[in-house]
Amino acid sequence: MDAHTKRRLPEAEVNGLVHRALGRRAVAARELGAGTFAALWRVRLDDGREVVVKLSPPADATLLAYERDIIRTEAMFYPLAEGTGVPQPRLLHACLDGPVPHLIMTAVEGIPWPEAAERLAEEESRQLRATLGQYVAALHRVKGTEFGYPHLPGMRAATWKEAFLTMVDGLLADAVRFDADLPWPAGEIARAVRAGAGALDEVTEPALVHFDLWPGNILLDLGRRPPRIAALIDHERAFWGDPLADFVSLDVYGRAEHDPDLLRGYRQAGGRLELTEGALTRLALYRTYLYLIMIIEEKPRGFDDADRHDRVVKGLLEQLIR
Ligand SMILES: Nc1ncnc2c1ncn2[C@@H]1O[C@H](COP(=O)(O)OP(=O)(O)OP(=O)(O)O)[C@@H](O)[C@H]1O
Repeated sequence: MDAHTKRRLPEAEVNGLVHRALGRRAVAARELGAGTFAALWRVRLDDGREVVVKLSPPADATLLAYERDIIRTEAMFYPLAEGTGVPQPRLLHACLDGPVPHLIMTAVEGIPWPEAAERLAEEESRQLRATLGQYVAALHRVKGTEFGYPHLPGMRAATWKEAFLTMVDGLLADAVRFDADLPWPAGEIARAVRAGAGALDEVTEPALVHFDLWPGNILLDLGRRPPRIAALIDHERAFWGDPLADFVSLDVYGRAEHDPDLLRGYRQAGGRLELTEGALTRLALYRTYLYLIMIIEEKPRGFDDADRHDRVVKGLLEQLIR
């Protein structure tokens, strides 16, 4: 699956970026196949280190509004998470301006959780879920001063309700622009979201929300027993908002807020989650938001329907806003 948003850059140019940034020559480089948005390269340096280069989409790529300059949020996330104890790649270099904005980070020795899942004993999976819960709670302790997307002044606000509604409206405008195949007209979705928006006022402090913590973005180290989480990666979709929103991305098709192991770790590390009526409404709003992204990004990325869980996502969205 090769998205239109992936920048095509010859190997020699990727190696040139690395050399200019780190002063080392590349002895081997290969593009990583995974990832559906950014182009990533794994590069071995002449001092033996391995790094990953993440390239922003080309300047003329067709993007959703919130994806513009999104590399800035990923660059911002690394230092914010640094003091939390959450494992992540080390950011070695961030070039946010110029013709090829990119990040260079350490390569993590680990495999994405879905590829590792079959090799885990049930008790190991449960312990890893609890540890993940602890890490998520640690991220949520990082607080901001405004709500919304760090990289987009137009999608930030002093209240969570205002920021979230602006984020939703941005997506719905994208849907109209790309003629996305929504299950309901955009105006009706906007009305349904506003009908539940009162619950957003319960959120008064902007927390760091990763919002892309599906298992593919969690790398596991199976080289030791018990296995451990080697890194959380792919921080670009983060925003300042309601910690509850991360429970949506943790299990896109399920209900992470009912996962006893995840919750045990989350609460042990000081995270608070109570499924009050307001919390359930907020979860439905965040699920709606995530499903909208999944439906609307299809066209600009150049995927065809069969590639993704289009119909499933539409069905889920319909259930939420019916
Ligand atoms: N620092 C790293 N070390 C090792 N592997 C990495 C690293 N960063 C990324 N990868 C690999 O590259 C893949 C894609 O990276 P990433 O998730 O950042 O890209 P993306 O295009 O933003 O993804 P998505 O499709 O989730 O938006 C990861 O699933 C992982 O396998």
